[in-house]
Amino acid sequence: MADVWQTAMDHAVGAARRAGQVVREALQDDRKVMTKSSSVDLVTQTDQKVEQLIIQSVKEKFPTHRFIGEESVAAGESCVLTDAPTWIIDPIDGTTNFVHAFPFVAVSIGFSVNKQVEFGVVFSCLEDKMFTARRGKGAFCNGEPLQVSDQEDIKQSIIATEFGSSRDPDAVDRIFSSLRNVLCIPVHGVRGAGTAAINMCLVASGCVEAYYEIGIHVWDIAAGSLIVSEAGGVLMDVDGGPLDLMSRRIVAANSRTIAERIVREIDAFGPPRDDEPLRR
Ligand SMILES: O=P(O)(O)O[C@H]1[C@H](O)[C@@H](O)[C@H](O)[C@@H](O)[C@@H]1O
Ligand SMILES: [Mg+2]
Ligand SMILES: [Mg+2]
Repeated sequence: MADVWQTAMDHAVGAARRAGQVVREALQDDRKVMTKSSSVDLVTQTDQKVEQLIIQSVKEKFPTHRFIGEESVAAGESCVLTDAPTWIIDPIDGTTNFVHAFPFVAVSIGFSVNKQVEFGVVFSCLEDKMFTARRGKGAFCNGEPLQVSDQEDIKQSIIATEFGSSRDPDAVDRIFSSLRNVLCIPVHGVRGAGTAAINMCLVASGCVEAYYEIGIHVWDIAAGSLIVSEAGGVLMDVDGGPLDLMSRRIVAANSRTIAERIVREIDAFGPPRDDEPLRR
């Protein structure tokens, strides 16, 4: 049976690769840095340019489709996930890395229909790694199949997480409390690439056993969530419930055992949801 979304996925891969070229070229220039929700929540003209390039290219081929783009939402667009075919775009995941030329920067494009992610594309621009997944058809890196780690013992595991962009003392206290709890399980190590999307691709690649974070947005995780699940991984909320793409909370792991063990250590809190009307 023909895959109705394959053409869209092929377009997403091409758009991500072209966007990655823009990112790499921009690394050679001075990057004008602006801020959003806090003095450490960075954005550049390249983030905005790349998002518009992707959106315009999609609109030409799929004029009825909808968009949730990180920088469009920052500029006032709504952030509501409907049943309509929707492109969920993070033009640069790892903007802080991009500003500092720290070499983990991704373009993340998720695509949902009926609120279910149908494909995910994460292009790690500086590694030249194209991670892709189509629902029910596996996950790949540059065309090679991906499989999560088979490690079932968390004490033999590496866990990825990020400190995020909030510097609210209460939120930071809870982030560090969770980090301490996880580290002292004990685990072999804690790592962070500086980008949710690449952290999730590391889970899908079997390089780390799990990634968790509170404070991310739907555009950070939509593509990566399918790449993890199609690589055999498990997704859930930090309270052990089902993953809610708009909740700003995620655990992505190689197995339910590891995911649930991490949930036990997380000092969970709930930032304002992505689709909360008064979120701006
Ligand atoms: O780089 P962006 O797209 O802003 O996303 C990152 C976010 O800014 C950080 O706060 C999170 O910790 C990362 O996981 C996101 O990738
Ligand atoms: Mg991001
Ligand atoms: Mg971004």
